[in-house]
This record gives sequence, C-alpha cells and structure tokens, in this order.
Amino acid sequence: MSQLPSIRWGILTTGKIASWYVYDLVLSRPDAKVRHIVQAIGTSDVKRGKSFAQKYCPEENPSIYGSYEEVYQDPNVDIQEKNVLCEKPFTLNAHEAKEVFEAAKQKGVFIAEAMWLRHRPLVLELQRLLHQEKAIGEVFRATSDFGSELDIPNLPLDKYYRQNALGAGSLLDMGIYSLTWVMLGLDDPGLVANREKPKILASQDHWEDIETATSAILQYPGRQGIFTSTTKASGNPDLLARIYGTTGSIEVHGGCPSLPEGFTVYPPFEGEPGGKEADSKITRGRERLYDFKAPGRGFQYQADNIALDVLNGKLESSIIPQAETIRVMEIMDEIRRQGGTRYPVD
Ligand SMILES: NC(=O)C1=CN([C@@H]2O[C@H](COP(=O)(O)OP(=O)(O)OC[C@H]3O[C@@H](n4cnc5c(N)ncnc54)[C@H](OP(=O)(O)O)[C@@H]3O)[C@@H](O)[C@H]2O)C=CC1
Ligand SMILES: O=C1OC[C@@H](O)[C@H](O)[C@H]1O
Repeated sequence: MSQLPSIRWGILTTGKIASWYVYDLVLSRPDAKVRHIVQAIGTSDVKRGKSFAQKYCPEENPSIYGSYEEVYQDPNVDIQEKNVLCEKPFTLNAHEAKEVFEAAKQKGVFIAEAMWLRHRPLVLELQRLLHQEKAIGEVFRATSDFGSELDIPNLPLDKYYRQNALGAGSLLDMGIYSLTWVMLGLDDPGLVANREKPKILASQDHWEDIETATSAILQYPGRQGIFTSTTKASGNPDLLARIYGTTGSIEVHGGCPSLPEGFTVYPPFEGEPGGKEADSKITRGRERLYDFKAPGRGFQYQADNIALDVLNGKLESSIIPQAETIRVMEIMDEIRRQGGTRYPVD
C-alpha cells in the first residue's frame, strides 16, 4: 500500500504537450515522491478526450469534459481553479504574466510556470557544480541554440506556430530554453545580485510577420550569454549548451535543449592553434561525464516538485519563483522589441 501523498490533476487540452505530460505523470517509478492522479481532462472535443485518456492514462478513468470551465468547476480536482501549473511560455509578455500572478495572489492560489527544464536533477547538479563547487572557476560565458525545422509556410493556419495571437515564433517556443540555459550557466541562484536584468542586444528574422530566427546577447558585468533559436533548421544534439569558466568548460548534450541527457566537464584546452609544429593541435585533458538519462521525458520531476509545493501550502514554485518567470518574460519582451516581433497583446 502506497504511503505517498496524492494529488488530483485536471488537464486542460489534449495537444502534444498534454500527452507528453500525462505519459510521465502516470509512469510507474521507484523514485516517485507523490501519487499523481489524472482526475479530469478538459478539451474542445470530448471524443478526442476519451481516446487521449485511453492512450495515455488507461488506468486512471478521468472525467472528460467538453470545456475547460468544467474542469475548473470539478471539486475533485486539486490542480485547477485553486492551483495552476501553466505551460511555458507562461504568457505572451511580462505585462500579462504580472496580471495573472496578481489575480492568483488575490485568490490566494498557487500558480507556476511549467518550465520543466529547471526541475531536472541534471540542472540542479549542474548549478551546484557551477556555482557552489566552482568546478570550472568563474563562469564568464554561456552559449546555447535550440533549432527545430518546421515548415512554417505550409503548416495549417490553426497551429499556434502560424498565429501571432498565440505567440508564434521560435523565441517563445524554443528560444525560452536556450535563454534558460545561458541564464542557468551565468546566474548563481544563491546571489540576489545575479537576478539583475542583463543588457540585451538582439536581432530576429521573419517569414511574413512570423518570427523564424532569434539571436541575442545578454551582457552582464564581466559575463556574456549568447543564445539562438530558429524554426528554419534543427540543432545539434551533441552540444545543447556550452558554459565557459576560467578553469574549464561544460558541454550539455541530449535530444534537444528541453531534453538534456547529460553533461561533460572539461579542463581547459591546451596547445596553440596553428602552432609551430606541423601537427600541432588543440587538445584537452581528461573529461568527466555526468549521465542523467531519465525514464519517460522527465516531466515527473516537475510534477513531484509542484505537487509537494501545493501540498505544503506554498503559493509559488521554489524552483521557478514568479519573479523569475517575469524576469524571463521581460528579457523576451526586449528581444522582441529590438527584433521587431509584435503580438496583438503588446
Ligand atoms: N514543455 C514542453 O516540452 C513543451 C511545451 N509546449 C508548449 O505547450 C503549448 C501547447 O503546445 P502543443 O501541445 O505542442 O500544441 P498542440 O497544437 O499540440 O495543442 C494545443 C492544444 O491547445 C488547445 N487549444 C486551445 N485553444 C486553442 C487555439 N486557439 N488554437 C489551437 N489550440 C487550442 C487544443 O486542445 P483541445 O482541442 O483538446 O481543447 C489543442 O489541442 C505551447 O505553449 C508550447 O510552447 C509544447 C511542446 C513541448
Ligand atoms: O517546449 C517545447 O519543447 C520541445 C519542442 O519541440 C517544442 O516545440 C517546444 O514547445
């Protein structure tokens, strides 16, 4: 008999991310900290809701509702009107995020952005190595790219990739991850001073009015983050992010920046490029590999942390506090302002 605390989720939508999330939510795993129950599903199409439940949580028997409102009204759901975990990007701009947080504060309910990357054990260990152990000395630079080739002009018009009103573009969909990687590399979570807003230099490309590529530099005093995102080409899974320190560097690898599987800590490079000897090469010393392959995609870490926050009566996530969601949104607002991407809500 399980002694774990339990929580009852209401799932809004039956799209791709909802299926990924529910799949991991009900994974059977020895490290679970919470028993996650899929209590209700809200969708525009009840038939689709039923086949979604059959496919992704066949043992859960959730209530299927033809509207999101009915999920909010279901008294058996814990993660609903009272408490919300909202998919990234949390909103389309910082102004909207502040409004939502204010509304949650007025109601006294929990709300958090589902930036699941930050909940991964891999990220927590990386932050400890970087900022507590100083495994590569003082970090002075971080880079990351998230590319996923999407044929934007030929996608159906109802896809969010085609609608600026739904946040179309690579930045809010994927760049938010490469931005997060450089922030994770550069920001010591223990130092309030590192929660400052960096100076930003940014440029964006568009197809019609849909943003298709973003490049940005974040300049902090003495350290720089360089990140890119695009829907024009897929990125290199061997190098999701690179963090440079005064005594070494770290490379992150995996499926893509939202699905990291491990990282390698390298000592500094040695040798002289184009040195005197004909066979002179740049070499590097012995690396150390950290492997974090997870069962499923890894949403379970976020689910456990959020559920424990809710069960402990917190009103915001300890991993991604509301101020951090706003800081990320403000950085993306400024990138879009410089890059010329406007949404109707701006
Ligand atoms: N954390 C992660 O790894 C991932 C996060 N995401 C994020 O999740 C969000 C959704 O992405 P994804 O699941 O891929 O999208 P999908 O297009 O697969 O699904 C979106 C769902 O949203 C619902 N919906 C509500 N209003 C609208 C509308 N106006 N137009 C279209 N759909 C609508 C529909 O559900 P229904 O008909 O059932 O009501 C639809 O199935 C995005 O914000 C994306 O950035 C996406 C992929 C991975
Ligand atoms: O959040 C995400 O992560 C994975 C990507 O493929 C997807 O487009 C994005 O929304």
